[in-house]
This record gives sequence, C-alpha cells and structure tokens, in this order.
Amino acid sequence: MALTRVAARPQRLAEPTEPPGKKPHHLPQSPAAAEALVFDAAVMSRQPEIPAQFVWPEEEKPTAEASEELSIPLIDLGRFFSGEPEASEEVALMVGEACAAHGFFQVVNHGVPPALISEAHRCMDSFFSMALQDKQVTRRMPGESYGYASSFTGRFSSKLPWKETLSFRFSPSSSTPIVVDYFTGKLGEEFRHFGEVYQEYCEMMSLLSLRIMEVLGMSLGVGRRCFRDFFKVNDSITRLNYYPPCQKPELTLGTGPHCDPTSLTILHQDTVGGLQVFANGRWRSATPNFDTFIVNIGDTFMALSNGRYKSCLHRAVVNSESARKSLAFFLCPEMEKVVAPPPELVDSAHPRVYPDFTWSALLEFTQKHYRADMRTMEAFSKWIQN
Ligand SMILES: C=C1C[C@]23C[C@H]1CC[C@H]2[C@]1(C)CCC[C@@](C)(C(=O)O)[C@H]1[C@@H]3C(=O)O
Ligand SMILES: O=C(O)CCC(=O)C(=O)O
Ligand SMILES: [Fe+2]
Repeated sequence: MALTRVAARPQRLAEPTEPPGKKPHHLPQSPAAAEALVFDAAVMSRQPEIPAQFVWPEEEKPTAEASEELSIPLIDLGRFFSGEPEASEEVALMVGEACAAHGFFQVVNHGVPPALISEAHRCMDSFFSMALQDKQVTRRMPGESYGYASSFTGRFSSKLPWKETLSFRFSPSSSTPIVVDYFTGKLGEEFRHFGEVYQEYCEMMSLLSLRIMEVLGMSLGVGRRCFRDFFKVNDSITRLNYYPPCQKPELTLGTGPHCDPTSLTILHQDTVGGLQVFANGRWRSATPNFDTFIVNIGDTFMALSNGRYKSCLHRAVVNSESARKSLAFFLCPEMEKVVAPPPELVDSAHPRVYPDFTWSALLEFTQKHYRADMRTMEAFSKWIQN
C-alpha cells in the first residue's frame, strides 16, 4: 500500500483508559499524531517492501508448520433437525466436544442457497475493486464498528493487519431493511442490489445462528430454546474481509491472533485459504470448503456457557499470489441485555467465571480502549470491575 499523507480531519478521539496493569496495547492515534496514514492497496503491491507498521513481531509471524491442515469437526445440521432424537443427541454431542476443546466446527446442510453465497462473494469483489476514494465514502469513524476501514491505520500504530474491511449492522427485528438502507444511503441507489444481497445474506445468517443456538443449548443441557430465545432479537455485525496480495506474506498477518469478542461467528471463506485456528497447542489451517460455514464460539458465548466452551483463537494469513476474501457474520445480543450464564451452568463445582456485562460495554471496550486479542475477556473483566 502506498504511504500517502492526507490532512487529518480534526477529530477528538476518546481518551484511552487502558485497563489497569495492562501495558497500553494500542493507543488511538491522537490528533497530535498529525496526519492520518492512508494505505492504498492498489498501489502498494508494486512496492518492493512493506511499510514497517505492517511487520508483526517474530513470535506472531506466520510459520510454515501452520499451513498443515486441521481436520475440522463437520456438523450436519440436516441430521440435527431430522426429527430423530438420537440423531439430534449425536450432533449435539459432537458440537459440545468441539466447543469444549477449541470452540470451532463447520456446518453442512445449513440451508443457505449456494447462489446467494456466490453473489455475496461477487459483490465483495466488486466493492473492494473500487478506487480507494470511492470506498472511503463509507469510511469508518473513530470508535464506530461500522463502515470501511483500510488496515485500521487510524486506529492502531503498529501490527497493522493486511486487509481492508467493510462492516455493517444487522438486526432481524429492525422495522426497515437496515442493510439495504445502509448501502443505498452511504453509496447511492446504484448499490441497491448490493444492499439486497447482503440483506438476504444477513437474514439467512441470523436464522442459521438461531438454529446453531438450539444445538448449543442441547449440548450444554439447558434445552434448545434457552440460547435461541436469548438471541431471537440480536444486534449483529457483518464484516466483509478483503486481503490484498502481499509481496512479503511471511512478515505480516491479514488478521492478528484473536478470539472474537462477539457470541458466535459464521464465516465463509473463498477458495484461496488463509484462516488458521489454534488447536491442540498448534496453529493449523482451515481448508476452504464452499459447501460449509465455519462456526466459532466468541468471548460473549464463552461467558454465557460459564467458561465451559472455549472462545476460538484464530488468525488469518495472506499470500503473494492472490487476494483473499471472507464474509464473517458476528452474532451479538441486544446491546443492553445482561450477559450471564443460565443458572443450570453455575454451581459449587462451576462458580461464575466472568461478571455480568452487556455487549454494548464489551463492544465499546474493543472499539475505544483495547485491541481484541486472545486475552480480551481477562482485560475486560478487570476493566469493568474497577
Ligand atoms: C466486535 C468486533 C471487533 C472485531 C470485529 C468484530 C469481531 C472480531 C474483532 C477483531 C477482528 C479481532 C481482531 C482485532 C480486530 C481489530 C481486527 O483485526 O479487525 C477486531 C475487530 C475490530 O475491533 O474492528
Ligand atoms: O478472514 C478470516 O478467515 C478470519 C477473519 C476473522 O477472524 C475476523 O474477521 O474476526
Ligand atoms: Fe475472528
């Protein structure tokens, strides 16, 4: 990405209040940090080196052994909803084992039309191939979770991820087609088709999330309705990840090692591959499979399970040959709903692991005070209790 300097819009960034005892993980660039750095992927790929801000520390750089494939538990949702109790129990057992071990599985027979998935990928190609200034029209403002971001140059000063993202909100209870309105409102009437594609995609993702919540409820012994009802109304985020080719892929990361702070992530990656999961003490690659969605437990659901299920540690690597894309649907509860495990999951042998919190508080923590990584919940718990 070419390093160009543009006059920074004068903007007061929230004074970061780092969690006590934690070295500032990142500090939003203050206006005094002078001009915002703008990285233009279209130009960068012709530079011999990558900017220093994109070079990650030795201990976090991708390694060759991580490219070995991970055998991902394959969950057949058709079997769970077949009406045969034994089949449902068997599927719930498989999901429970995967979630207790590493918080990661994939679902097949999910009911999402392949044509919709293909069109969603095609629209992503079209959006991210636009000129930077046209994408910047939807630029993400400091502290916000929605909009276009190029490598988060405005948020972080080091370990920049080699990616561009477009994130937007979805709520099934919205009285208007919120995704259509976002695309037509931000980009104009000519983007109505994009909006309709992603509106339908988000509606399918929300329904799929609720079906997966039934499986998770059964697997934890709290019943199929427990988490399905908790997330029936949700305030979720869809993120389009675009990873440009990088001439030094061994020096950087598309997305750094992290657990999603959200509840459940349903991810569809294109055929290029690059998602890696930390399981059994090693990084392993998740091989793309067009017919399945990759599902991972996030921090908020880990708290809802009172720590029984693991928030999945994962990252994304890039390559020098081709761009890579992934669509991530992040299921999130209503903003002010109290996140606390069902009483069945708390007893003398399983005391509360995390304090009550709201998603809005955790989201604000990750957007204004702390860069989500593999210790977000530890830092957040300290932060809200002080
Ligand atoms: C609520 C969110 C914050 C992030 C997007 C969603 C869920 C995943 C989070 C993220 C991807 C974790 C790694 C760091 C991050 C800054 C990123 O690389 O994009 C995180 C997202 C964010 O804060 O924008
Ligand atoms: O692109 C990927 O495969 C992973 C992206 C991711 O982990 C995220 O957006 O939270
Ligand atoms: Fe993630």
